[in-house]
Amino acid sequence: MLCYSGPLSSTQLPNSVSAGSRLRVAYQGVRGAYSEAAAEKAYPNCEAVPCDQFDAAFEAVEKWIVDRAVLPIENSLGGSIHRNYDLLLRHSLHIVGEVKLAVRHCLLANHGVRVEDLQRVLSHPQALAQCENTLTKLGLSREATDDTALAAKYVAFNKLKDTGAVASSSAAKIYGLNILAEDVQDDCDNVTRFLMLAREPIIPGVEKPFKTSIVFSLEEGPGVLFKALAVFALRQINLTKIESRPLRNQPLRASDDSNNGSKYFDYLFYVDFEASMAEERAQNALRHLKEFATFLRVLGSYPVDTTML
Ligand SMILES: O=C(O)C(=O)Cc1ccccc1
Repeated sequence: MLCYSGPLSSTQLPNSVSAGSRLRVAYQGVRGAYSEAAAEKAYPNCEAVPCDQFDAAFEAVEKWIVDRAVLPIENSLGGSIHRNYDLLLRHSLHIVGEVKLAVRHCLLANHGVRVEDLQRVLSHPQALAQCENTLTKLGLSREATDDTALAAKYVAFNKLKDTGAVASSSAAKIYGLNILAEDVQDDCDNVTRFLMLAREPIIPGVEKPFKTSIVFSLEEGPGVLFKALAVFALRQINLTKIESRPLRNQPLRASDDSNNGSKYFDYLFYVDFEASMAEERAQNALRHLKEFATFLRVLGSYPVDTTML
């Protein structure tokens, strides 16, 4: 059995893994991070493997160190986690599922520390943004950490008296912190959607609701995005998400009309739609889209998370 003294980093990944009966699932963060809870919800009884960065979680799957990765992709308050959209494209893993997690932030501090003693608070930027109103009311300055549980760990290990952390109640338990306040997020409907990633795709079915995630790019021109979205509308396929990201390697392209002289940004469009790739209407929609898309990749076709939060 391999033992890790800390989270995996992309430069220190071991090359082999011993066989174990439990599924090994990489997540970004340290113990007590929401991503760990998401990994355990996605794969009950798994061995959740902490990674220091998102890249390391992708690489851990690619190098067979773990079996799956579970990564946050969007949040009901903060929106998309753009870094993970970019990584989905740069790596060749497949989306094999999604899991939604209700996120309930707590304000944590060392025992004996009162709210009035706090000057600043540490947490993941998304968590800080989700607690904006509460933290402003308390007059606390904010500092970002790689994940919420790392903030809790740092406050505990350094026995800080003037610094709190925004993290989960399980992080409080793990690092021996006191919960000063519960549910400090500005909106009680705080849900994060995580993707389950694997080296191989799953075979799409029709026996339960499926969703498909794709990424594509288009020629520049009037109405092209309208035309792209019409391939779904024409077949009564509902879209649940659309996200655009600039194409990094060739961000600017001159207009074909040289008199005009304008330059355009090229974009990638990430779309989630409510259909399985086993359905003919989904296959037809993508065949239609391919006729004019300059690039198209299916990231995965997977069961919708319909569990109650
Ligand atoms: O920092 C964590 O604990 C994470 O897993 C990322 C995150 C941050 C804020 C809300 C949901 C997930």
